[in-house]
Amino acid sequence: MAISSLHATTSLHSPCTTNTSFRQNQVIFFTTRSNRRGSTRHAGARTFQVSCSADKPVVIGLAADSGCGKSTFMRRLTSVFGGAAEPPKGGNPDSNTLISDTTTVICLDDYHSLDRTGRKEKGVTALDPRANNFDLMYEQVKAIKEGKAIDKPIYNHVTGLLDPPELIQPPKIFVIEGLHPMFDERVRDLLDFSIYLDISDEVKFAWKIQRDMAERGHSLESIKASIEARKPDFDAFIDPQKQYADAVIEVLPTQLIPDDNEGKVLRVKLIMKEGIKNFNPVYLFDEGSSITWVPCGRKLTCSYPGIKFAYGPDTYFGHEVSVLEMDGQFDRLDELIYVESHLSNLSTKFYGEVTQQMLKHADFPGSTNGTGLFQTIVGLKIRDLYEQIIAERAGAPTEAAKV
Ligand SMILES: Nc1ncnc2c1ncn2[C@@H]1O[C@H](COP(=O)(O)OP(=O)(O)OP(=O)(O)O)[C@@H](O)[C@H]1O
Ligand SMILES: O=C(CO)[C@H](O)[C@H](O)COP(=O)(O)O
Repeated sequence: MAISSLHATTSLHSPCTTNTSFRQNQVIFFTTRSNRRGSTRHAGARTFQVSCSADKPVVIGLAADSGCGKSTFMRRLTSVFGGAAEPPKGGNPDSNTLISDTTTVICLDDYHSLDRTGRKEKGVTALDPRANNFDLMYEQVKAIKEGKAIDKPIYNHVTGLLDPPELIQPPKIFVIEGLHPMFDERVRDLLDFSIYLDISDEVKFAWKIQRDMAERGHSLESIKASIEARKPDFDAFIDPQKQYADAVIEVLPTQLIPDDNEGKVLRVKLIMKEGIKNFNPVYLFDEGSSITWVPCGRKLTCSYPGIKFAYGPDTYFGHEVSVLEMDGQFDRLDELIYVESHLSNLSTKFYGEVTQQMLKHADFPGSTNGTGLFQTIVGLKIRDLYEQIIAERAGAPTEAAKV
């Protein structure tokens, strides 16, 4: 692998406030420019920077298989912080990065070390660790966490090639989303909070058909074949990451309709680890009790098959967890306030904030069921976690921490 270009840049990118001192950051990176087809194109980035200790990014990991709702979740998360998320201005139009005032979301597909042809030639899928550069991923996430800018590669999903890198500045909240945020122990240890979207095979299949047939013109056979081809690697490399997640959103077929095979009504579980710093699990009615609740009646309109909530303690991969579950779907989103008023530890800033967020994005997939509700709740918990970390660094307790 020949290094054909070695260059250095000097930058003054710092998230420091005026009362913190910083020294000039120096970034030196190198790229390889070997044949783009089927070969590794970028070798890595070396960052030699010194930055201030204040306002370093909080790093969040979001893992899921492709087509399992990561983008939708990210849109909900960035909306909680306010402002729209957009690709880097004036950059590669096929960039996978989304930047808003507070958050920068990068897609870990950008750390594919083999492009589409390369994977085909070697007979590996994108889920296989051999198709990904974990050393570079670790180096760059670490650099961002230390407040340093990085030159991150871009995997172009349109061409299937690795494009020239893009400059990423350290944001307040840095989200790494994709197939492997918790796979490599070094990367995992850098995460301040991690989420896994666990979509059952039946539901994944229904969503894939809906998107890839309706929107991308794929045939039913090709969708089935692609899911089957990915399954062994998914089971080996992606699924095991859920044991490390601080919160898991598990999406299953409904239990309210016997033998349902339509996959439209969903049973969704929010599995929240106990004992995670700056994260207090949400609860229904009474913390630590086991409860089932059918809210349908005078205050919540429910058509067939109705709605059922459940809450209680459990264990998950040997960890103590609290599990909140919702089966069924809402008829009227404005009535969600009734459900919200029975949930506690939501980390909202005002009464009704969950309902407001859900109404704001009523057109997003999953808005009438537990996927949208729990994604919104996790978004609020991440905002709270961020605020607590920042307050801790500044040495002052937050309102939430005081209560
Ligand atoms: N909560 C949901 N309810 C119903 N359908 C959903 C839900 N979330 C996602 N989908 C379906 O899955 C598709 C993919 O969602 P999204 O783009 O958010 O996933 P992704 O993980 O970012 O996908 P990719 O990695 O392929 O870009 C949507 O277009 C929609 O059809
Ligand atoms: O699992 C995936 C994550 O998004 C993709 O399939 C992988 O990134 C390869 O992308 P493409 O199919 O565009 O070559």
